[in-house]
Amino acid sequence: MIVLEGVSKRYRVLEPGRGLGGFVRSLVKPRYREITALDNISLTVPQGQVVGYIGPNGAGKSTTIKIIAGIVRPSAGRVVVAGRDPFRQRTAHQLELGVVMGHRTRLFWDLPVLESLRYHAKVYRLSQSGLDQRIGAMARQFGIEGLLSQPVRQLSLGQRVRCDLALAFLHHPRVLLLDEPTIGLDFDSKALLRSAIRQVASDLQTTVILTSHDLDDVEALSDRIVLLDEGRVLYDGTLRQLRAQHGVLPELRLRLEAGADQVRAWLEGLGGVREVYTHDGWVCVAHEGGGAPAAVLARLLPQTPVREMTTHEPSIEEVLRRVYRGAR
Ligand SMILES: Nc1ncnc2c1ncn2[C@@H]1O[C@H](COP(=O)(O)OP(=O)(O)OP(=O)(O)O)[C@@H](O)[C@H]1O
Repeated sequence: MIVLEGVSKRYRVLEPGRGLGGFVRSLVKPRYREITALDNISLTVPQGQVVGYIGPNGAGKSTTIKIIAGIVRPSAGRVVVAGRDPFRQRTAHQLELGVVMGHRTRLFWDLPVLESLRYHAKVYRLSQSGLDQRIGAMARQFGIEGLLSQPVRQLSLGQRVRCDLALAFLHHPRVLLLDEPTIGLDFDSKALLRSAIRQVASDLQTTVILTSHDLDDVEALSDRIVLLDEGRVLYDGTLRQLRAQHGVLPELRLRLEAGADQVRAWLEGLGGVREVYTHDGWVCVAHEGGGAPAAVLARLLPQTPVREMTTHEPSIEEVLRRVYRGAR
């Protein structure tokens, strides 16, 4: 479990003087400016939940991650991760933490993957008995059994990231910080990796904080999303609720024999239907999900043949664009 209560972080940065004179003055009499990276953030993440932590550049994501990791001390507020203060009890905290950064590796470049896993096991004080089975189980989960004897420098990016994940999960961390885990991977590798992460996190009941600019990662992995903007929480909840709140609803799109005007009035009266409009010859029925599409079809089919039908789920990008536009 992760608890952040009223957490703020302010950085003090040196104000550079203008020109050579300003530079010299700033050495003699330095002037500082304060940057508020986090402004009164409160979050409670239960054990085993996967949270997509997203926001534009500079929103405060990395600062939060560093605070949870115990690397940075907050300027105000209370932080408890798996029952500990991550900054004050850093050593014990690190033993229960896993970190994966898609663009960096914790594996030894010139050594076989297995050596890195064994070294990691020592650092994390894992018992030697049963270690081979534990490594075998992780290797199976991430499909790296055939790579264990290869030097890391010979691996492709996708293979390397799978090995990094196996390493991060090896000590069964209670909290895993995942930063852009699928960056640079192709479509199939991303899909494989996401499903492996989900499976292992769920088996081990690992709490995962995922920061990613790849919104497909966020959608595929997260139980909950937290949107951050200028150091504040803009939204905290499920993607489904967010879609509904911002009026970006799934649509049923139909080409009908009858004209749209004939059907619009009674479609609009159906439960779960929020809006009916026509676009490019399609009758578009925005609905709240659930049984609404079935109800629409049951109502339509006896009245008029449906020539073509499709569904449109608004992408997470569409939803977020609206949210951030609304906040500014
Ligand atoms: N060590 C630091 N010293 C001074 N300012 C900092 C420091 N670290 C972060 N900041 C500032 O705090 C704010 C939040 O930065 P942070 O790195 O947490 O954002 P982010 O959401 O992770 O951004 P990105 O998506 O670009 O990585 C920014 O204005 C940044 O310039």
